[in-house]
Amino acid sequence: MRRVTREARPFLRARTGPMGRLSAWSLLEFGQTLIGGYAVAQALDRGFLDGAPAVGLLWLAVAALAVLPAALATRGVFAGLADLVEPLRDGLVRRAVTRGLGEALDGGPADSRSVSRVTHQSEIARDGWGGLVLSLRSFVFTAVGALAGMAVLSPRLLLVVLPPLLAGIALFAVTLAPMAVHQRAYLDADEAFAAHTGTTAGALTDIAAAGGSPQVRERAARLTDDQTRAARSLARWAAARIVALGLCGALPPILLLLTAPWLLDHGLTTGGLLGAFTYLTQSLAPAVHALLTVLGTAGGRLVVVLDRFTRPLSLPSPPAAHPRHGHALPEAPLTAELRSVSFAYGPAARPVVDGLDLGLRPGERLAVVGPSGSGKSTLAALLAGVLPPTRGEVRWLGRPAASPDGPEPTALRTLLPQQAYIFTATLRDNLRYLRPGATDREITDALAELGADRLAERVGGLDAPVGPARLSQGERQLLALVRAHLTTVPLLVLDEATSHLDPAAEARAEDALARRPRTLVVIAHRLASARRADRVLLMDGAATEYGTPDELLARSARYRDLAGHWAPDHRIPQPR
Ligand SMILES: Nc1ncnc2c1ncn2[C@@H]1O[C@H](COP(=O)(O)OP(=O)(O)OP(=O)(O)O)[C@@H](O)[C@H]1O
Repeated sequence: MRRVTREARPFLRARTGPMGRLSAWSLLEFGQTLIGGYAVAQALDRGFLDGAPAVGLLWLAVAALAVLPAALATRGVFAGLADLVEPLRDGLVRRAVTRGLGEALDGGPADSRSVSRVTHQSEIARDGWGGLVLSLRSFVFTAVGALAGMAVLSPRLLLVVLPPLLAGIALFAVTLAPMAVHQRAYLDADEAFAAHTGTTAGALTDIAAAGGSPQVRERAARLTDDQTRAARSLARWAAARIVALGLCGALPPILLLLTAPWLLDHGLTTGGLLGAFTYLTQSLAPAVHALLTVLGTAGGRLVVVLDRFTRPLSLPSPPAAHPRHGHALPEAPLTAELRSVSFAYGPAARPVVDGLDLGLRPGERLAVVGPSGSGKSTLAALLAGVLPPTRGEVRWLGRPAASPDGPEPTALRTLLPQQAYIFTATLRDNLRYLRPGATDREITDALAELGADRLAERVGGLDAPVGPARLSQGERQLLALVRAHLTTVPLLVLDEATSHLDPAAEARAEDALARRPRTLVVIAHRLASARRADRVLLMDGAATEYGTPDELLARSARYRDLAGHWAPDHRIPQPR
C-alpha cells in the first residue's frame, strides 16, 4: 500500500493541469447542488406557502435549469478524464512489458502473469482509477455544495448533519488499508490455489504413481484454508463499510427529521427544512453511496493491481549472476536453507534428522554421504519440500518453502530419485517432461553435455518411441538426468540418481549438471562424488558433520573411516 502511494505521488504531481480542468468543470456540479436545495426552499417559503404559486413554480424552474450546466459539465469531465486515465494505463502496460521481457531474458520460468498484467490487470487499473476519480470528484463537489446550501439555509443544520457524515467518513477511512491488505491476501490465496490445481491437475497420474498424493492433498487443503480465512476477513471489513455507508448516507436525513422541531423553533423555515431534506436525499446520499461503492469495489481492486505492478520480482536474479563455486555475493539469498529442521517418520519414532541447520548457496555443489539408513534420502525429500519437517523450517530463495503465495515448488526445485521415471512416448516428450518449451537444439545440446547423445542416436533420435521396458536402468537414469538438466530451477537434488551409471559417466553427468547456474545436491554413493563437491554433509545421526572435503578428511575420523572403506569409484559400504 505504502509502495503504491509512493509511486502514485509523482504521477499525480505531473498531472496537476488535467486535475485543475476537471475541478473547473466540477464547479458546475457544485452550483447545481447548491441551487437545487435552495430553490426548493424558496419555492415553498416565498411561493406555495406564501400564497404565490407562480413564484413557487418559478423557483422550481430555476432548480430545473440548474441541471443544464451540470449536464454540460459531465461532458467536460469525461473529456478531461481521458488525460488522467490513459497515461496510467500506458505507463502500466509499458512497465509490464519491460518487466516481462526482463524476466524472459533473465531465463525465468515462462509466466502467464506478464500477459495478464499487460491485458487484464492494466484494464482493471484503468477502469478502477477512472471510476475513483469520477466518484471522488463528484462526492467532494456535491458534499461541499450541499453543506454550503444548508449553511445558507441555517448554520444549525450543519450541527445535525456534519457529525454523522464525518463519523462515517472516518470509519470508512479506517477500513481502507485493512481492506486493501485483505483483498490482496484473498487474491494471492486465490491465485496460489489456481496455480496449484493448474499444475497438479495435468499430472495426477504421475503424482499418484510417485506416491505424492498426500503432499498434494495437504497443500491443496492448506491453500483452501488460506482462501477461506482471507474471504472471512474481507467479509468482516465489508460489514464495517456498510455501517460507514449508513452513518454517512442514511443517518443525516433521519437526524434531520428527529431534530426538525428544534430547528424550526430556532429560525429554520418550513421551506428550509424541505430544502435541507432535498440536499441530503437527492444530492449527498447518492454521492456518498456512489463513492463508497466505487471505493469498496474498483478502489480495492485498483490498489491490489497497482501493488502487483509495483511489487518486486518474486524470483531473484538467476544464479548465473553468482559465482558457481566458492563464496556467493553477500546479498544473494540462499537457494535453500534448513533452519533447525527435525524429522521423524512417526510421533514415537526416533528422529531421522534432528535440529539440522544447513544453508545452500547459489551455484554450490553439496555431496551428502553417510551409511545406509542414516537419513540421506529423508534429507533430500525435506530439501525438496516433498516431506514437511516435523519441526523447524525449510526455505527456498529466502522464503518459506510452504509459502502459498510463493512460486510453485516445481519452478524452484527438481528432485531426481534413484528410480528414473521414463514413460512410453517419444524421446523428445520424455526429455521435455519438466520443461515443455525446450527446443530441439537445447535438447540436443543437453544430450551431448551429459554424454547421452550416443544413446539418443541408438534409440533412433528425438522422434523415436522409448519406454521403460526398452531401456536399462542406467540408460533410464541418464535420460532422467538430461531431463533435469533442461530445467531452469535453481535447486537440483539427485538422490542416488546416478547409481546405475559407470563412474566415468557419473562424473561427466555431475560435472555437466554443476556447470549450469544452479545449486546441486548429490546424495552420493561413491567417494568421487564427495571429492568433486564444494562441501560435504556427513549424515550419521547425532554425529552429523559438515565441511569441505579436505576439512572433513582432516578433522573427521568418521569421514576418514568412511573414505577409507571407499576406493574413489567404489560404492558406499552398506554396513547393515
Ligand atoms: N516411509 C518410511 N517410514 C518409516 N521409516 C522410514 C521410511 N523411510 C525411511 N525410513 C527410515 O528412516 C531412516 C532413514 O532412511 P533414509 O532412506 O532417509 O536413509 P538413507 O541414508 O537414504 O538410506 P540408503 O542409503 O539406504 O538409501 C531409516 O532408518 C529408514 O528405515
